[in-house]
Amino acid sequence: MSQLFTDRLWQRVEPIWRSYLDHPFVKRLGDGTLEKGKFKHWLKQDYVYLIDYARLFAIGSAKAEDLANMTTFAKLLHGVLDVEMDLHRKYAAEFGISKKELEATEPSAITTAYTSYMLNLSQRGGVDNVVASVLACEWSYNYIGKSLAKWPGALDDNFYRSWIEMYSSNEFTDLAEETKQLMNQVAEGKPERDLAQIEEIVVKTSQFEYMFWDMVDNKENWPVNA
Ligand SMILES: Cc1ncc(CN)c(N)n1
Repeated sequence: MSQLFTDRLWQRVEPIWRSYLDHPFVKRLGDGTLEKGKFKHWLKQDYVYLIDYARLFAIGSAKAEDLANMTTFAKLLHGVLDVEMDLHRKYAAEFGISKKELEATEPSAITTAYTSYMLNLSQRGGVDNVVASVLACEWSYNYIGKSLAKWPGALDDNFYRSWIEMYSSNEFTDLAEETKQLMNQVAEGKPERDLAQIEEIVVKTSQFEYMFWDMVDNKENWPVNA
């Protein structure tokens, strides 16, 4: 059996993704010692990140060449807006942060750079660019969730237990798997030059993921107050 394109991608991104598990923010989320202020920063930045991330699936649906893929993009869009963002709204309610306040968050420099990169590629390219842009996001959070769920004690008395449970859940795993399947389908029969371009997008978005962890850990917004 020939190698799946996502297996090739995995070999390239695995060292980057492994570094997420060593990141202080992720480690503290796993052992429950993460400072709440840092988590609140993640919650707010991630909420506005996800609003733009959801737009990518709408672009994918509009660019899809057949009804089956149009439906898959629509399902993934629903997954972001109604499954994943529900987690954020629930945690926000515990902190007394309203939905309005979440939505009004000013995106930080890294959030802006990351979403702008994906939106630019997705708007000017075809469906392959859209899937390449969204893949690391969906797949790497599922990888982190499933890794943390195996840590001893991570699901015991941990304030971040719902986070780990959601990102390791069967429901979220299905969304990540559907994104991977879409990637393999879109890559089928493509020349090496196109595959290399897709791979670069997945590597760059994986790097952005690391920068996002750093940004929330340092509670960064923009470098100079204005
Ligand atoms: C920055 C980021 N990357 C990925 C995910 C998972 N969809 C997320 N919520 N936020």
